Amino acid sequence: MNAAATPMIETERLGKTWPGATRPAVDGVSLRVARGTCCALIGPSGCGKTTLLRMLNRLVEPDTGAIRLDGADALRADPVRLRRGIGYVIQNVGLFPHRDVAANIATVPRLLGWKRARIEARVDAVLSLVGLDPAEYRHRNPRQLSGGQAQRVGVARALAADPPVLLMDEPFGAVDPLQRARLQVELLRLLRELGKTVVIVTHDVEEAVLLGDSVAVMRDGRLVQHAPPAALLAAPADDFVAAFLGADRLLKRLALLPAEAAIADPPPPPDTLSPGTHPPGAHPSGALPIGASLRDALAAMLERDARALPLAGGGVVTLESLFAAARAAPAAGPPDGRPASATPGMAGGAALD
Ligand SMILES: Nc1ncnc2c1ncn2[C@@H]1O[C@H](COP(=O)(O)OP(=O)(O)OP(=O)(O)O)[C@@H](O)[C@H]1O
Repeated sequence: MNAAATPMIETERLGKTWPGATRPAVDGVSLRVARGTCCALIGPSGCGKTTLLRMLNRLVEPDTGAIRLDGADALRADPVRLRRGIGYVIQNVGLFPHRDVAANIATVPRLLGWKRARIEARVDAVLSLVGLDPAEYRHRNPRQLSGGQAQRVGVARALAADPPVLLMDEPFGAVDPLQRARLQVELLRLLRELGKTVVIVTHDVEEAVLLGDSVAVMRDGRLVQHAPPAALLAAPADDFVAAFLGADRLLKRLALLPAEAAIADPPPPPDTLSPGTHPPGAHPSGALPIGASLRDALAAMLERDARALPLAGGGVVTLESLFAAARAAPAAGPPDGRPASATPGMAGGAALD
């Protein structure tokens, strides 16, 4: 198996039963996360998401099974050294309150024995990466940060030693919805740029399908489905997964598919194209702009009371073609959720279909 094909993270029948518990918190989970991709772990409260995540950096020791990171046996590694090579971001950040932002971010580089100048340059670089001006924030105390800023510092700290793997446990759980949406979009951009391999625990299906190249659904300690988001939303493995994804799962899926995925063939007759009134910012011809999703197309149809819409890039989407694309069964993807396209899991999930 060549290096590119080796999953960055791989668990094999991983299990953990907490002392005194009657059943395992994690029960025989085999999960593969491809290099440079993001796997979102979802499932009901208590299903074992955090326990599984914390076994990956050995904050929790498994009872059974194997963990391989970049092909190497993680259970034979020294756990402290292992953790220095894995970024970890948790809800409520866990910043050291008595250290300023710079000292918090410098934690792992210091432990790794980096020289002072290298650490200072790195602190500034990662602060800039997460959108905080180093001059303004470097010497702030964690108490002088908003929830969203503190969360950004938490991400900067996790990135400080440039680890290839990042584990995130509900990183935006304590942030207000507006900040949360901004942080999600920024994080998505950052992760793509840096090519990190990420496992993110969330209870929010929308967040999982936005951030994940693949989504792993857990129930009672077991992994019940692991698939690219558009595939998961189109074809949940069973009634439990379908119920967990929500009755609006096909609507959620529309946001992942580019409008081009539903070009009507043959195109409808021109007289069915009713340009209607154009919402502010719409393409002057009334066509849907390039990069729009099928959800945007549906919104524009509702807004304009139209059953068909031209696309700026050519072609026409009709209500019928949109419905068909929303329900179309995706081609079976590889089990590790590796996206088929060269651009891993860009928000336009068509690349995954
Ligand atoms: N340190 C611990 N000691 C004993 N039991 C634990 C411990 N941590 C978790 N558990 C138990 O293991 C099971 C799985 O918990 P875990 O936190 O992994 O679930 P989760 O899916 O992350 O839940 P949530 O979404 O509520 O955070 C639960 O029954 C929980 O009570």
